[in-house]
Amino acid sequence: MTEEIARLREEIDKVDEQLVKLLSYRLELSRKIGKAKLNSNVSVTDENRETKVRERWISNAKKYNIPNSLVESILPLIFSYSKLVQINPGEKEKVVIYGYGGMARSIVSILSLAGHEVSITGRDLSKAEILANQFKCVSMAPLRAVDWGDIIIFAIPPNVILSNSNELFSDKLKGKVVMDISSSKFEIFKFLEELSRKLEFKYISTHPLFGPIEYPVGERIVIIPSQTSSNNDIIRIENFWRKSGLVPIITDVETHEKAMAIVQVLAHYYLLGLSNAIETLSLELGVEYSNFHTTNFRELNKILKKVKDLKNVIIEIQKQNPYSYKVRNIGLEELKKIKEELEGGK
Ligand SMILES: O=C(O)C(=O)C[C@]1(C(=O)O)C=C[C@@H](O)C=C1
Repeated sequence: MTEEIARLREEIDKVDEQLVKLLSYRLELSRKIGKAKLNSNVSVTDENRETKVRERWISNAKKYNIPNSLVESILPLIFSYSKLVQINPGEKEKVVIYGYGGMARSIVSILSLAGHEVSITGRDLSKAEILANQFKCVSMAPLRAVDWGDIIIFAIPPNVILSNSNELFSDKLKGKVVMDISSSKFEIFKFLEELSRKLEFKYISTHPLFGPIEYPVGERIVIIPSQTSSNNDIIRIENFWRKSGLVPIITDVETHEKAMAIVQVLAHYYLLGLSNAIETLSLELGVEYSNFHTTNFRELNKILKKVKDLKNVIIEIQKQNPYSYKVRNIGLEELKKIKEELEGGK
């Protein structure tokens, strides 16, 4: 490395620190605006103000020769975090997260930032404790946690819920709100609804429409009411997620499964096929293509990598969704039609 590069990198390090410091200061100002808004009953989002801020950024970008696309990618993120620090959940809930995997982590990050009291539990308490320490919350043994919390979220795979239900669910859940986060509701919904009748807990099914990301601000979460959750429970939980920075979508099991047939089952089926076809074709043609990635292919590759990493979950969704068979048939038919169209019936 030349001396010049080393010196310029030092400069960059200083600039980066200034950027972070300024971001922190901006968030601090936003937090203060949030408090003032709360006192005067003004809502957090002010679209007129956001438009003005955006215009100012764009004109500054022009002045300092920065592409608009940079503003378009940074500013929405700044707004989301700015609004997140203004979030005052009003009623702070006592939430128990059962599980310490990627999705548990994602949910814990946003709930603790929004100011809820969060306790993490699970079979392996040392893992629960590691996650708790990362987000300044606590860990508790399962029975104690369930006793303590008002909202219990099972962030574990549906097959684990189904095969360990005796251990996981007890009459200590009576009167509490219980949520699962499974992607496929076909089997688990009926099972937990039945159990909630027996053990008298309020079951509300959810499906976060995002992967295991930290601080999923502004992402969507599906809410599916059951026969054991009242209108008031649903309003409470809708507010709980909204005020924690997510966008709730209320629906029923049937609609959810149909929508997931398109956005998950069909999309994953093609992506898995594409991933395999790329490897097969690369062997067949004897070409190493990694130096030839186009911009689109690079983006696609990121998605294919995620699909490969989550292959177990994806296969589980294919197995569980009641429309999978139909989806795959239509998927294949459409590929055939395109082939015929391209080859003119040859
Ligand atoms: O100006 C405000 O009212 C703010 O809350 C700050 C801010 C911002 O980050 O610039 C955030 C949210 C609003 O929608 C508009 C602007």
